[in-house]
Amino acid sequence: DTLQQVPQKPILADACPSDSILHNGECQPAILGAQTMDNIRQNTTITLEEARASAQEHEGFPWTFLPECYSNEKQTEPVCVFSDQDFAGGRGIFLVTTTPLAYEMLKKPAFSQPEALSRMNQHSNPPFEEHDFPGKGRGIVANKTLHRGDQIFASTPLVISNPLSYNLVDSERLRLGHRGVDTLPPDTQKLFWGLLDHFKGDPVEDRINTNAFDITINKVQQYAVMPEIAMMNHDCRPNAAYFWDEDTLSHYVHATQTIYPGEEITITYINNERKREARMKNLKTNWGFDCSCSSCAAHPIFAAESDARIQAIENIAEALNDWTSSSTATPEMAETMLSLYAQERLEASMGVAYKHAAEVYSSFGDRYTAIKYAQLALEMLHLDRGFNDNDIKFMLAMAKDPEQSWSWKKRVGHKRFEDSSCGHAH
Ligand SMILES: C[S@@+](CC[C@H](N)C(=O)[O-])C[C@H]1O[C@@H](n2cnc3c(N)ncnc32)[C@H](O)[C@@H]1O
Repeated sequence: DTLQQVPQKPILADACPSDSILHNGECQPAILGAQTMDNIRQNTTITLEEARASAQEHEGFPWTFLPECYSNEKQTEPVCVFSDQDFAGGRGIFLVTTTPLAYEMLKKPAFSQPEALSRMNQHSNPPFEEHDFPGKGRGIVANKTLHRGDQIFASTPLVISNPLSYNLVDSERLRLGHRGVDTLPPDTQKLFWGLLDHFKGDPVEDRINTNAFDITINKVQQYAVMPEIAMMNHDCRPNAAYFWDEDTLSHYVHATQTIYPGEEITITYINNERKREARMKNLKTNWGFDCSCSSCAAHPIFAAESDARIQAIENIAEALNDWTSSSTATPEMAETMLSLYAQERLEASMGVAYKHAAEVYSSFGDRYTAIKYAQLALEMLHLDRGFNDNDIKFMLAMAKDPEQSWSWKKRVGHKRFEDSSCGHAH
């Protein structure tokens, strides 16, 4: 209730003339009529129904409601809540962001070609069921065998929020969040309110903080909440991986290994090629929970063995990344690295190890082993990084023709050491 009494600050004031809107840093013809723009300028907080009516008055206006915005000395570019109830076949979405970025998002196929989302949000016959796990809350469990590469979800976010909103005063930022949730279609609001509120603060912001994933749109980091992936718990040795696709504004989750019925399907919230203490600290600091996954909970002796393998992976990576003439890198090192990844149950992150292997074999002129590992890298990097990753493009080229790769025969003639352990001399 108190939130609704917060007066709205002037927005877009002096930014552009009344018949235009700030877009891409420039004043462009307003899709809004001058009268509506005046309403915003005059500091009026209008009801949702008024905001809907105002939006409908303007043919072709892309949002279901007239956006509500706030700015201040610290955040001169207004941050607004933009909502589209028709997004993704009626699931709806709201964006808490600046006008230029919101209009950049509108240009993406997700908004401009609704058929681009025909494969998304199809959850009628899921390969999993929800289950309660003591100490972790809800999670999802496979109800059929999933194979590496099988899709588990492809979901659109309910909200995409720009970190710039933290420049607003708390009451205004929170008001935008609440307004956004109120603009979602009723069934989607239920999905939002069903999310976990781990920190017990403001109910909207808390649900966003507990469940949001970092994503990037036009190189700008944002937070996005997908209610399906939000049911997945963290595991330092997960059996599934996710990626964000900017074109469809969608989050994909795939199995990265065979998952049998009854097994929990997990993802990682962090970089897992770190030692246990660092992983646990990251989860506590950034996600606010004490990790109880099997590798966090392992006996100290086993945890120390695991940490030693992580250290060995790090040492080998350093040696393989050395492209100088004094490099000690050998294909055997890459084989040991692959074995360490498998032993650590880091299948979900194995793409990077396969890439190392492809490169080192290429550097010694071994065409077919380079191709073999480039193909393996491609599959795993796709599942973990999505469609547009640079390493993927590089591995595609390598799989086609290693001889054209920059690494081809780079190390031919280098001394090949017998010792294939993590033997990088410091
Ligand atoms: C995105 S939600 C995951 C679904 C959540 N369990 C639920 O009931 O809605 C993230 C929250 O789940 C819990 N969680 C996830 N993975 C965990 C783990 N490995 N150990 C302990 N708690 C975990 C934490 O409370 C965390 O804040």
